Amino acid sequence: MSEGQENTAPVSRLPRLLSPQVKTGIPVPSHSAPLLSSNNINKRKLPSSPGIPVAKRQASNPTPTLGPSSAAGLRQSQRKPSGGFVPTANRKPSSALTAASRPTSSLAASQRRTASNGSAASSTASTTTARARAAAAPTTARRPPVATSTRSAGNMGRSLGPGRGVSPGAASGSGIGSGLASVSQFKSHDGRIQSMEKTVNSIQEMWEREQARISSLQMSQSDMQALLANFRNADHQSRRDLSNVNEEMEVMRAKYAREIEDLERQLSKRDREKRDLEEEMKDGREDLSRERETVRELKRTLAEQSAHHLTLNAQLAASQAQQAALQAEIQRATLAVSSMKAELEVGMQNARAAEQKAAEKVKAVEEERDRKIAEIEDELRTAETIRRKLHNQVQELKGNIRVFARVRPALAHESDSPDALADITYGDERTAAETGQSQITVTSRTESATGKEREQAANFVFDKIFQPMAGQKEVFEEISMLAQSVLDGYNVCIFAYGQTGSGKSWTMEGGQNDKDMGMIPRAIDMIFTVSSQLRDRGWKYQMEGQFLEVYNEVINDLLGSGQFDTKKHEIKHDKEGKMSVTDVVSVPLSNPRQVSTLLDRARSRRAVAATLMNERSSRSHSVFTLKVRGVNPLTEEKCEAMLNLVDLAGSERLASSGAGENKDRLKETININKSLSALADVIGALGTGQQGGHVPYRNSTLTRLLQTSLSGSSKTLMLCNLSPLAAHLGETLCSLRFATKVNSTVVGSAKKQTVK
Ligand SMILES: Nc1ncnc2c1ncn2[C@@H]1O[C@H](COP(=O)(O)OP(=O)(O)OP(=O)(O)O)[C@@H](O)[C@H]1O
Repeated sequence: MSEGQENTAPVSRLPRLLSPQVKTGIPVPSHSAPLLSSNNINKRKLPSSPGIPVAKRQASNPTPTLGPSSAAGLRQSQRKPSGGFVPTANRKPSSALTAASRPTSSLAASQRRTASNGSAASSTASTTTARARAAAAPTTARRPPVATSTRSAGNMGRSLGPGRGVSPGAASGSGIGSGLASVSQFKSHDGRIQSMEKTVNSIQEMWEREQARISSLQMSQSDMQALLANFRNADHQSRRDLSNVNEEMEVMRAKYAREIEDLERQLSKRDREKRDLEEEMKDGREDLSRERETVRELKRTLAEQSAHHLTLNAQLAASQAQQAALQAEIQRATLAVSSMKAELEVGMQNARAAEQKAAEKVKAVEEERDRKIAEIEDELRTAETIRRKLHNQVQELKGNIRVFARVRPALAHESDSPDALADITYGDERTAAETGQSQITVTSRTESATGKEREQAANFVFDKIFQPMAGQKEVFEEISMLAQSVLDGYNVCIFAYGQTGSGKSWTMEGGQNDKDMGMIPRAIDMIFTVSSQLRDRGWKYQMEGQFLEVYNEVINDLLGSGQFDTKKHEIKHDKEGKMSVTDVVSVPLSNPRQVSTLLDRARSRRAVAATLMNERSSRSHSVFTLKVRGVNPLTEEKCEAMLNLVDLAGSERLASSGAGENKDRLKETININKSLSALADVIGALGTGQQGGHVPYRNSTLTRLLQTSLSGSSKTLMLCNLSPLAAHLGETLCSLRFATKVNSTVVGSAKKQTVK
């Protein structure tokens, strides 16, 4: 078998080497078979000799009947056998016995090394020894007793120990004695011989046992040597196997290292996956907790709903019980109702009869009421007509041109010095209320040529004089009846006259808040209010407004959208004598709020014009016209009238106008004066009272524009605005004189403007 083959199967080869088929001539004891069984070899344990423990025991524990002296005697008798009682066969192996005694000691050492493994073999060795003893025993028993010589007996006796041999003193005494003594001595020797024989026999047995043991040990030694060789081979093979195993282990280690790396990589990958999974699990847990929260919420809601459901069920049950009770009640009530119905039917018949009577009565009462209402309405209409007539008569009595004077308060920056204010006094108010005439006195002081101060007081009487503290409301109360006349169908013209800064614009337009509202917005407010009241009496009104400016004798539309002074507006009169201005914007008015929008628009256009042509608001006349058209289907009355609210240009004289060399200013002032003197001429002509006489309306644009309102059929009010300042005293006196002239004019009676 080659070495390579041995390497491939090192372990499986061991039992074959020790198997019985490879005997090398060394007898293998039958009891060695169990020791060298393949199982023991495979476990790679050192095989133990079965004979060694027995031999050790026998070597260390010789037969107790033999002491050292008997052993010596035995060796002596073996060298010189006597008497022939020792079998030849037993003598032959003496040398072998000596030789066998040597390995016994060497074996004892090996047996001590393998003593631990000899326990199993000892039983087998005991069996072998017993078998040898059994074989020797019949031989001894069959041998007849042999007489031994005295010498041999003596040798024997010497060879025996002192305890077991015959005392030498006693033997010498018996040879010399008598026959009896000899007989007894003989017997004694015979006994001793027998004893010796027994001893020899036992020694022989022992020897045989020793022989068997030696042969057994020899066989064991051979076995051991073979085993040793086998072990060496096995060891060699094991070393080769070990190196192969080491190589395999290296390969395995490398392989496992790679696998470990792979596993570590997989592990890190798994770690990442694990982390991802943990993240997902965390998210999932959060989702789950949210879901759980939702579920808890739903459960809570469900519980609440269940409780609510239970409550509702309880309420339902209660309601059902109540319903049942009510149904019973209804049944009872139905019965009661049916009986009541019968009663009611009777009652109804009675009631119908009574109702019929009552209806007849009501009808009679209603007819009576309608008749009375009609009578009252007739009376009311008559009264209204009378009121209008009376109102008109009052206006006529007051004069169709009436004049009010108004002194504005001194402004904050004007009243610093007491000398700044003019000396203006007013008549008694109570007397004024009684007489309907108010007086104003303006005292002027002038120096005479001699240097004397001359005081001159000028008294003026007008329909009404408003002192500086009079507010807008108080002024309007006096003119509201005039404004109302518009709805009655009378043309009305209210114009503010006075020098620049005397308060004309303030009086006509006023301030922004309600308290300071001027005559224009107040008049319109009132007209709308009264028109809505007259609606109950059948009157329906339509109103529209226009706002014009006369500057340097040219008409501008303050509500227009084009540029100022570019459009030419002409005053035209139709066949019926109605006046109109061409190409001007006339805004339909349905509520008073529209008027403030309209005034704002006019103001802004004037402001734009002012930036283009310097301050001109005081250098132009502004005319707001409200056209009112009314119809009363009940009375079949119709009316159409105009309210003109005029803010005249500053009336100051040329000298005090500050025009100087300024040609534009000069032209403005000339035009203003021209228009104002034309106005005075018109009023003067109207005041002559000449029916059909010439009235110079055409002398100025202003008088042509106001022609309708200034005619005898109109009601006219002039508000003469006055400055309280001493510096303006001259202009104040001029304005008062002009106002007095107008006030003294009697312009016929106003005519109601009816429409066919
Ligand atoms: N009754 C009044 N109460 C308080 N302030 C007034 C009154 N009348 C006029 N004023 C103030 O006096 C100043 C001049 O008034 P306003 O502009 O009305 O004069 P005007 O005659 O219209 O001047 P112009 O001809 O330049 O337009 C304004 O600041 C105005 O607010």
